[in-house]
Amino acid sequence: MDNKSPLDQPARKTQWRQHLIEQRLRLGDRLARNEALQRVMRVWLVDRPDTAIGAYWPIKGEFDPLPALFRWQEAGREADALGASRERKIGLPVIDKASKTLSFHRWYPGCPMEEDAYDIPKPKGTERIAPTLLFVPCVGYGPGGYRLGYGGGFYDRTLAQLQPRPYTVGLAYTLGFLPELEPEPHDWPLDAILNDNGAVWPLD
Ligand SMILES: Nc1nc2c(c(=O)[nH]1)N(C=O)[C@@H](CNc1ccc(C(=O)N[C@@H](CCC(=O)O)C(=O)O)cc1)CN2
Ligand SMILES: Nc1ncnc2c1ncn2[C@@H]1O[C@H](COP(=O)(O)OP(=O)(O)OP(=O)(O)O)[C@@H](O)[C@H]1O
Repeated sequence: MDNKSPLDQPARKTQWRQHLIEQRLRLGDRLARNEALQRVMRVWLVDRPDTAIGAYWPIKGEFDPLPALFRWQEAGREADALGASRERKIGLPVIDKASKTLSFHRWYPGCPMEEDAYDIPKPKGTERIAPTLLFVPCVGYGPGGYRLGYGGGFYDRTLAQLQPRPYTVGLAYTLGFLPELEPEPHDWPLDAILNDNGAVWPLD
């Protein structure tokens, strides 16, 4: 038998997850990479028309998208003073246990929080919002805009149901690139992927 006996895709995903989360937690130059990705996000957002954006509260060494989003929200307030755009809202995921999908609820700095079933802080008692753009945390990402998450399938299930479908943007560190990641039938490709080097999907 071939001693490189191929693991099936779900088994490889489990190995990649474990390896990438460990590497991410040990990331030596996190501060510099964080700053680079915050900048990439802010520049990328300038051309977007959205007024409601969904993001996430970082866990397990994930990149923190909230400082850049808070600045995006404040920049909207300045435009408002000049009589321009509408209020900008940021939402964080709340798990619906029965359907195993996510809804997005309003968050602002200092917002009252409580822990969800995975001990991730979620907004407590704030309004539900309908994001037109979702920043999606990636453990890894592959060719074609495919994403590796923690294996709960929450984003895939949520995106299969949301009408209209929001624009999805993966956020990852460069180290998360998996050239051999192959989509499974339930996987949705992301519309864009940003990492600490810039916008890396779609290819131009
Ligand atoms: N920051 C953040 N918030 C998020 C997500 C995310 O990926 N990142 N989610 C995106 O979906 C949802 C939560 N999904 C999660 C799914 C699994 C695990 C987790 O820790 N799983 C176990 C393994 C469970 C198993 O294999 O059965 C683990 O990794 O130890 C955590 C969050 C909503 N909030
Ligand atoms: N649209 C869907 N309907 C029903 N089940 C789904 C759907 N999408 C995904 N799943 C289930 O979720 C499981 C986990 O999927 P996958 O390994 O792609 O998770 P992930 O995208 O890495 O995790 P997460 O989104 O939680 O970060 C799959 O085995 C699949 O059975």
